[in-house]
Amino acid sequence: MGEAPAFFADSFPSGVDLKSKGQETAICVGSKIYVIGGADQESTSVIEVRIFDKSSGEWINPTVVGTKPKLSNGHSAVLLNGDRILVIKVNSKSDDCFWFLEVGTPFIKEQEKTHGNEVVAWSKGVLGNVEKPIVISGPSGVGKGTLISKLMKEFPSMFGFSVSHTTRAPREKEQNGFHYHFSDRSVMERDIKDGKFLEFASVHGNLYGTSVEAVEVVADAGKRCILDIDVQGARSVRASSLDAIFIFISPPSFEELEKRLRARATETEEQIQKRLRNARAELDQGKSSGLFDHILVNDDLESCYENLKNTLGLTEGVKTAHITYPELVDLPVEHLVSKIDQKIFIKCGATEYQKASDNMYVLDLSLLKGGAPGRTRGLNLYVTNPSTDRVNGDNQLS
Ligand SMILES: Nc1ncnc2c1ncn2[C@@H]1O[C@H](COP(=O)(O)OP(=O)(O)OP(=O)(O)O)[C@@H](O)[C@H]1O
Ligand SMILES: Nc1nc2c(ncn2[C@@H]2O[C@H](COP(=O)(O)O)[C@@H](O)[C@H]2O)c(=O)[nH]1
Repeated sequence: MGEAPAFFADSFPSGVDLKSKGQETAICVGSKIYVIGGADQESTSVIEVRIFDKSSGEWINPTVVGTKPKLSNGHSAVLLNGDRILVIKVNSKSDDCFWFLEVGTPFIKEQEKTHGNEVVAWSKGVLGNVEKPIVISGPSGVGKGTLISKLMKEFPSMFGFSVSHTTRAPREKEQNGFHYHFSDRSVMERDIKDGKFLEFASVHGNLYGTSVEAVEVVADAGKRCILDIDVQGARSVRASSLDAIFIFISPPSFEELEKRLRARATETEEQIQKRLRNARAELDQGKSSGLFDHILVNDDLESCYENLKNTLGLTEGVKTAHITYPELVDLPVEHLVSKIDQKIFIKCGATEYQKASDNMYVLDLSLLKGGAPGRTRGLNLYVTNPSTDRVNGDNQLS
């Protein structure tokens, strides 16, 4: 569906037949045609992707990374920047309506090197100007967890914690799924190989990692994600598509760090020694690598917490700054999609339901952030009526 760039009849190679009524769309990117929605098995319940290579005249089954969107009654597809395709599902909830199929982003190029095969990656679009995720690092015992707990307690609807996986044993009061996902090393290693992790590292002799899902769950809840990870993990996240803010927490002195670690009484003497050895390296890297946007000294807890809030722009009275979006994007199968600059105009057509109004959805992509292997954030959606509303000068549909 949609007037936006499927390919033209005269460039449509023989043998590429699409299912009608928006069930399948085709988008031409260079010498490749991405057919979205079709599947070999008729019984499939997710949107599949296949690629027709115009130069060889052959079909390619790409490696598909990320959660695939569930099939709907139809969809439109629009090419953005030549490297990702926006897929708009008809009659869907707004948290399931907009999907991005990445076909040539840096993430895809990196994945293709690993897989040695054509790769495409799905990334779900999340409405709202959710602020950048926050990565908090610092040596063991410095007080990262304490500061994060205070933040989550004061701003429960604003922040969500990325629950990491670890192979270390749970401490007495730790709950599986809340503090960590406690995992077998073999399972975690397999999942890392399968691309399920945004980052991972060997820390103090155990494996720790942030799964893509851990971050997605928070984004889906419309919350700002907080990651408590070590410096190696922070470096990996910096290199990923997760556009985050990086904060390093430093102790007032090494002696105070040791005192806190011992007072916490959660580690054996041997483990404490290991954590303290690693702390020296982490402190060097944290302070000098330029990796971190902010370095906060956790001397007095309350002062450090105030500094953290200031760093995050949390002044008095900022508790919930949520814009609400329509729960359902009731897009009929017959609709028209156009792209002008960074805006996508979705005209609903003249179905029985739409006759009374001439409403149009406008999806503003100018603040787009993130992408595969996580969510694509920063989508703004609003409804307008071109016959009664003035639609911002240049962006008027002709
Ligand atoms: N500013 C502070 N002054 C004194 N004690 C503190 C301060 N901040 C945190 N603590 C205490 O220090 C101990 C370690 O804090 P916490 O567990 O939050 O550290 P962490 O950085 O999350 O450690 P890890 O990386 O091992 O998870 C806790 O007992 C906590 O109560
Ligand atoms: N690279 C990652 N580091 C992580 C992750 N989750 C936690 N951590 C770091 O591990 C140490 C030790 O934590 P502890 O709970 O055993 O005391 C600490 O520095 C955490 O920041 C992760 O997913 N990735």
